[in-house]
Amino acid sequence: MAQQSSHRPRSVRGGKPARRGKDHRGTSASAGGGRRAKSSSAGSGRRSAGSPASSARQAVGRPGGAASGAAHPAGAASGAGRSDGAASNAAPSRRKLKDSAGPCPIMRACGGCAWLGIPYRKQLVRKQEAMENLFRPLIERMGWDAVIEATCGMGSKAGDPGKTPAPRAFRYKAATPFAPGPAGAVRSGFFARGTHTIVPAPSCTVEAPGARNILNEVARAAERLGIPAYDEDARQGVLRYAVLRMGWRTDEAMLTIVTARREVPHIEDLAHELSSIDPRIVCVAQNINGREGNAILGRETRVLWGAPHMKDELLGCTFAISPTAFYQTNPQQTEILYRLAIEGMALEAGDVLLDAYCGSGTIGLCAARDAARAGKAIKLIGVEKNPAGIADARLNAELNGLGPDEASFIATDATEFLRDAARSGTHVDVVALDPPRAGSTPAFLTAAAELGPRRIVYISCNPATQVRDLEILGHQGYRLCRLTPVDMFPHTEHTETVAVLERS
Ligand SMILES: C[S@@+](CC[C@H](N)C(=O)[O-])C[C@H]1O[C@@H](n2cnc3c(N)ncnc32)[C@H](O)[C@@H]1O
Repeated sequence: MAQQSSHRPRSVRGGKPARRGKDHRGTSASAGGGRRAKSSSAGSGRRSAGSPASSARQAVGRPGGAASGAAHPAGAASGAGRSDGAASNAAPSRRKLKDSAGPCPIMRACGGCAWLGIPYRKQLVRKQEAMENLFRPLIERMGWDAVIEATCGMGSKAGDPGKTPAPRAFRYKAATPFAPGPAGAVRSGFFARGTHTIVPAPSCTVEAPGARNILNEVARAAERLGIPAYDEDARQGVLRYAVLRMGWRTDEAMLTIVTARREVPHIEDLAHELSSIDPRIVCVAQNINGREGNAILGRETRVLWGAPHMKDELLGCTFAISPTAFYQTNPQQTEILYRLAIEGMALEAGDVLLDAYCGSGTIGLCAARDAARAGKAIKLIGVEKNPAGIADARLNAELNGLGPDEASFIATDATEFLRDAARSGTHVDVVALDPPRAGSTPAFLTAAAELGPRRIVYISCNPATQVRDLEILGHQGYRLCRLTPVDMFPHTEHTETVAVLERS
């Protein structure tokens, strides 16, 4: 079992989770840093956008997430309070939506942290029970001798005795929707659940320190320049969302504004103003999304100011992240998740590791670097359908000292790649997969088993689809040895899992 990460985020994000007020990815459990000089490098690259997500909950936790009517962190585009003092701002709904007490003043209206009022120790126990209820029947049906480990929470595990401080400030990706107010005002905040009504949020206790303020400042800059917010109901206006990603072990941040059309008045001035909000910002990008619906990101992205990506670090590796590539939201827990996956791979010198649904290449590259450090160099193949993720993954291999013979990345559909690999008899020792919430496909799983890897490590953000996929692998000659839940999204019902399977 992996230990809780001993690394601590730098400066303001360190040690005990910060005492501030209150994200996503997974499944339903029930089924400041320091200041630095701004980068002066310019970039103007284009990137393809992330894919739409099915719900607002995916918006922030998953790339290309959705927003509308969403709850926040776990949920949607989050946002901020109004930027000016107009009295009519959200006036009718605000009073109704406001919570009067509790760990977060907008907890009920926002709805992103539905479990915020439950002691963290109890949250972990609930998640553990949900995972037992979900996986135990399959384990018994298949006759597997598998262990369900204790859920790895932030700072403690399910069942640990004593008090467990409630996690705060763990979310390093945040977003806001915008909506028009009176007299050119631009509102920001979270969409109240199921509506396009903005709940103003001056701060958010689960987000990285300073994140919410940066998002609120985007609204202020738009007001100063007279750039109108987008009205989701009337389908008019320009500025729809802003998405912020902050580095955990770096003092870098990346701000992406999402606009309903490409042409935006005063866009250069806006980019300049946004780059000045916080010295950590190294990239300001524009994504264009004119489509109806609650997907935050559209297909076209261009860098307006700064570098084409920001950097962060995980498990001693450096990662470049571009505006629409997938990168995990809760970095502290990501290290635990990845460590568990790497342990489950049990790599040997010379192994071929296939990292499917690899995003920016992070899991495979951490594993390859880890193996190389232990004197067991491996060969890594990564597969991901988002070309922006693959471009990042190739750069990330270079950044971490892995040449093209040691790590190669292919931008394609994972199922197609696996089918071709099985047909051509590609040699693979270990398969790692980390699919989106819908899980993998029967064709992928069958082809993976045909490749005959010694181990399969399945990382899931939706155990309900994972349990279905594990049964398919079970019928293809693999047995589950160990399943470890990881709490990536405290205060929500979501749980991630790492399943380790061996060839029977
Ligand atoms: C949960 S993310 C995991 C990313 C990466 N493993 C990580 O930890 O950062 C799932 C990834 O699968 C990618 N994806 C979704 N459907 C895919 C498909 N059919 N083929 C390949 N990649 C896909 C998404 O673009 C996303 O990057």
